Amino acid sequence: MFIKDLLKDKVILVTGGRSGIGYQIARSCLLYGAVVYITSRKEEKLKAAAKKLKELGPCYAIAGDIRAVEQVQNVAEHIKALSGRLDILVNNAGGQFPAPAQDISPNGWNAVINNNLNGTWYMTQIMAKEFFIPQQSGSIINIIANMFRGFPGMVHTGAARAGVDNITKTLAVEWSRFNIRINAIAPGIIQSTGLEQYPPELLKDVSDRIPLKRLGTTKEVADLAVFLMSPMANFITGETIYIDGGQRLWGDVFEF
Ligand SMILES: CCCCC/C=C/C(=O)SCCNC(=O)CCNC(=O)[C@H](O)C(C)(C)COP(=O)(O)OP(=O)(O)OC[C@H]1O[C@@H](n2cnc3c(N)ncnc32)[C@H](O)[C@@H]1OP(=O)(O)O
Ligand SMILES: NC(=O)C1=CN([C@@H]2O[C@H](COP(=O)(O)OP(=O)(O)OC[C@H]3O[C@@H](n4cnc5c(N)ncnc54)[C@H](OP(=O)(O)O)[C@@H]3O)[C@@H](O)[C@H]2O)C=CC1
Repeated sequence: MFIKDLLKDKVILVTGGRSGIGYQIARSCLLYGAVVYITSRKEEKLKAAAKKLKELGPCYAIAGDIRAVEQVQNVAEHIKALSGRLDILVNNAGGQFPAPAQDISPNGWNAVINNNLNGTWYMTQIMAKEFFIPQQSGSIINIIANMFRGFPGMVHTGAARAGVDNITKTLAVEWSRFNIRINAIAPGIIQSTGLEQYPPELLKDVSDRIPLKRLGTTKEVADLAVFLMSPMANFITGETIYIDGGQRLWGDVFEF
């Protein structure tokens, strides 16, 4: 797709890199020559993913919860000790659960906000302070979700992802002085491990509700991430790109 050495020797951290979209992004980064770190909570599964990815290039696993500041700091310290720098951060870790807004408990609301907004923020601020600002260069890619017309059926994640969308715009301006670019990718429905969290009845006939009449692939999301982190996108910052087969413009995401 792109030239072979597009990301040669770039040091890249992919959160949630053990599965689904994050795994595919990590895989693509390795194929284009990068050194890749992956992080997530479930250590055994994370290590197994890193072992497989190592067949393609240098890949390291550091377990951690993006919601815990001290664990995020620990990830930064490991990268510093091993590579001495970080060039690109992909904030991919996240998740939520479908529920009618009136039924979401305070704890459920906080769990989703913590995961998708606060966790992304801790990662972003810590990696910027430890690496990107001192280096005077860096690129951040936030994986959010299609909340173009709100997110009926998942109000908590809609609110959290809209927060990250705004962080993306704000920091693109505020941190331009440090030569940091920051962009977001908003996937529609992607055929990925993440969908296993959803009841099959919710996903029934879902392709019919997407103008392009199919789900996206993790490879398509990874290709977009590689483009945004590469020199081809050097003049793009503060942008959110939807990759959703046109779904943001038409119909309902799912029955709710
Ligand atoms: C048509 C489909 C469109 C799809 C578009 C988007 C797709 C994707 O994003 S795919 C990626 C999906 N992957 C995930 O969602 C995985 C990660 N998700 C989670 O881990 C959970 O959803 C989480 C974020 C809530 C996990 O947080 P955690 O702190 O581990 O949660 P707890 O188990 O401690 O529960 C806290 C709180 O939340 C309530 N809760 C959790 N799950 C559900 C649920 N399925 N339904 C209702 N409520 C849930 C839980 O009950 C707790 O609240 P209290 O009971 O009041 O204590
Ligand atoms: N698939 C889809 O259709 C869509 C996905 N998205 C978003 O894209 C991202 C990737 O989704 P997908 O690959 O499908 O889903 P997965 O559930 O496969 O991936 C989520 C990853 O995030 C990690 N993770 C979750 N919470 C935390 C945490 N607190 N700290 C560290 N790691 C965490 C998980 O690992 P572990 O359990 O080991 O922590 C897992 O590797 C998510 O943010 C998702 O919400 C958005 C729109 C659509």
